[in-house]
Amino acid sequence: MGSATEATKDISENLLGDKKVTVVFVLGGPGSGKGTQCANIVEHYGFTHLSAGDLLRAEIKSGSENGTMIQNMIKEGKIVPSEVTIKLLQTAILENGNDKFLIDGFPRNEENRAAFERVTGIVPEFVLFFDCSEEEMERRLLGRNQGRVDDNIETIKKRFKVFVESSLPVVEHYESLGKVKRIDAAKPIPEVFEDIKVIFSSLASKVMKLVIISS
Ligand SMILES: Nc1ncnc2c1ncn2[C@@H]1O[C@H](COP(=O)(O)OP(=O)(O)O)[C@@H](O)[C@H]1O
Ligand SMILES: Nc1ccn([C@@H]2O[C@H](COP(=O)(O)OP(=O)(O)O)[C@@H](O)[C@H]2O)c(=O)n1
Ligand SMILES: [Mg+2]
Repeated sequence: MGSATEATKDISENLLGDKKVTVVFVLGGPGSGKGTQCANIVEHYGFTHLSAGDLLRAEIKSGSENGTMIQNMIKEGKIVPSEVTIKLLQTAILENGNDKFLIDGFPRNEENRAAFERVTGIVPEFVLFFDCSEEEMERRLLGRNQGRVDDNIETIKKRFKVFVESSLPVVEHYESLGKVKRIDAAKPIPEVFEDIKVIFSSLASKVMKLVIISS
């Protein structure tokens, strides 16, 4: 086991080996614009975008043994067991040469959050939270047109319920740690990105590496 330095003393043993990463969690309701703005952040600030939903959809397509279970959960707007999603995120982080990641749509409940911290030892630099009304999110989801099985009004209502009951408490947890940067996501796309730029530009000027202790 490596020795903890001043900068790493609160990072526990983890399954990432000695890879050092900076992680920003991107959270917000379905349709709040997370994926759209992550693409902008990648382009301007050199992060790699990992969307938990995209990873789960790719897992379905790959013909994995978990595919049917994941598909059913997404169709119902339910949250897939943490071990499945964390494994996908962990593999994506390890396979990527970058050390800066936007993790979009994760953690979506308390179990996601606690298990990820326990398994990877990663503590987010901050949480970018997209604040948007359900009315606006519903409008966007119904117009998204990506052929998703969950962008129908019945599943959307279930996803909103899960968001309020399971995902908002995660945001509140990070709020209590002073880690949430809240964005008014109801504005037009370029204006939302202007607000995001202020946050990432100040981040870029800080030393912000997380050092992971290897065993
Ligand atoms: N600020 C915005 N104003 C209007 N439409 C938006 C905005 N941001 C994203 N959209 C559109 O809304 C839909 C959902 O956006 P997306 O980025 O997929 O959200 P999320 O990943 O949070 O579900 C997409 O069709 C996208 O083009
Ligand atoms: N951490 C996560 C993220 C997504 N998911 C599943 O994937 C679905 C789509 O997630 P997404 O992040 O692509 O959805 P949007 O918020 O981008 O619309 C969710 O409704 C869940 O069913 C999950 O189970 N666990
Ligand atoms: Mg998305």
